[in-house]
Amino acid sequence: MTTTKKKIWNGNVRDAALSILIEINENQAYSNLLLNRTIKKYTIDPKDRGLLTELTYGTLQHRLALDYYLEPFVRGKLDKWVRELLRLSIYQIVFLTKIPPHAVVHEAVEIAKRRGHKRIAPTVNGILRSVLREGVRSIEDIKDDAERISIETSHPKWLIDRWIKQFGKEEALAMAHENNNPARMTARVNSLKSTVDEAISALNSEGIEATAGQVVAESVQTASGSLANTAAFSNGLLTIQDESSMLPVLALDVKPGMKVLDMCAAPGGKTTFIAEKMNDTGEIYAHDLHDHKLALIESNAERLGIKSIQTKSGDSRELTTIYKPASFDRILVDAPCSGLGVIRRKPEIKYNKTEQDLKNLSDIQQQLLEVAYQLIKPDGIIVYSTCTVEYDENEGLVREFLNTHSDLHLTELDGIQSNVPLPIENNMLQVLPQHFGSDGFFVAAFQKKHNS
Ligand SMILES: C[S@@+](CC[C@H](N)C(=O)[O-])C[C@H]1O[C@@H](n2cnc3c(N)ncnc32)[C@H](O)[C@@H]1O
Repeated sequence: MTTTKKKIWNGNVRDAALSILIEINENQAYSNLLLNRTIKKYTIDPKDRGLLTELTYGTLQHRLALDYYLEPFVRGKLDKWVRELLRLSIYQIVFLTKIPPHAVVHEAVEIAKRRGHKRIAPTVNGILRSVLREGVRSIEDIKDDAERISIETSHPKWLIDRWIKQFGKEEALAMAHENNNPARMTARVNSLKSTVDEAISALNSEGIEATAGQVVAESVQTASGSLANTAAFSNGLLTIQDESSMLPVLALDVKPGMKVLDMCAAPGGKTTFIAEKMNDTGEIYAHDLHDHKLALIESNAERLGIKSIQTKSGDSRELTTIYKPASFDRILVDAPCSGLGVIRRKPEIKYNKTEQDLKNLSDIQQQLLEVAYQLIKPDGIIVYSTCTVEYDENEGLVREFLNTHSDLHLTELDGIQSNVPLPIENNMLQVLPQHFGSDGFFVAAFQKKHNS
């Protein structure tokens, strides 16, 4: 990812949304990070913040549908930024009924005048006025199911084809639609400092409405307001985390005093939960490839008042050179993955990933698991998790690993106690975003036979 040096905020919400969208498309910026950074850097007020978020995410989430609407009105080639401005404008015209369409056109023309040479503004004006006059074409007219779902939900067709094959047409459609909904705001309560009820009271006293989470006993959820700006957060009562992301740690079933390895740990969302579950006792080794990311784990641990975590950088595929075989009671492999379960938070993922990327990832995932296999004690538990919904990175990979490691079996995921029934089949948990509005996640727990 590159970081922009350009000034994004000039007091105009649409202009800022356009700058962010251009950064995402042209420089592979991450939407959530860039948006949050912009809001923080320029202390954008809550009203503008809401609209900026809506415009940026909406335009990005619906890109393919917006292009489908736009195409009949375009003659010749458009500069990338002009296309992005037209997408942003058509998003407001088609999806945001509260904004008067003529105001949208006026704003777009003003932005075009400020940003482009003098022929651009009339082009933008002409296209948008034609859209208003003639209306946009119907997606219902697309005959092919996969192609229609692809345009309707703005997911590339190769991905929809894969999901239809894997989950069936209805689930693929439901998942693609859910990916265009805003993510729920949830957090994990730090049991070292607070109970869930105390954390809810603390948030209420700061004007944030919070309730217990739906899935995990340690979680809370909120409807609005920024948790990161609360005293409850800075005092270490909370970690902002999706409920699905808490499940791998429950599956790990840690006990106080254990020796635990987290092989892909940064930014430490799961490592710190492990420490909380172990009452900050025992030894927890948190590794990550990227040195600079270790600071995130360390600052999270400090904020939460956790002392039992030691961080180390380096490629975890080489950990057998540091640790002796069979040295850990528990190992978490929260593997690098395609991230197709978190499209709601990072919509650009669906446009940037290719089928080849998925193949490359399963190699590294296997190699990480192989190291965990060497380092786990007999009867110890290895949890493998990803935030994706791809068979090849999840169930397919687990089955292949079991086939080549006959002394391993899958445990029953008994550690996961949930308030709602979970989609566990054959001891593997595959949460899809539409199940309970959380991230898509996969969890499986391996155990090595004692005599191996
Ligand atoms: C899914 S994220 C981990 C999220 C983390 N467990 C949490 O809950 O906060 C995957 C992490 O794996 C790290 N990673 C990628 N390849 C790695 C490797 N070969 N060895 C160690 N870490 C690696 C990435 O830097 C990234 O931080």
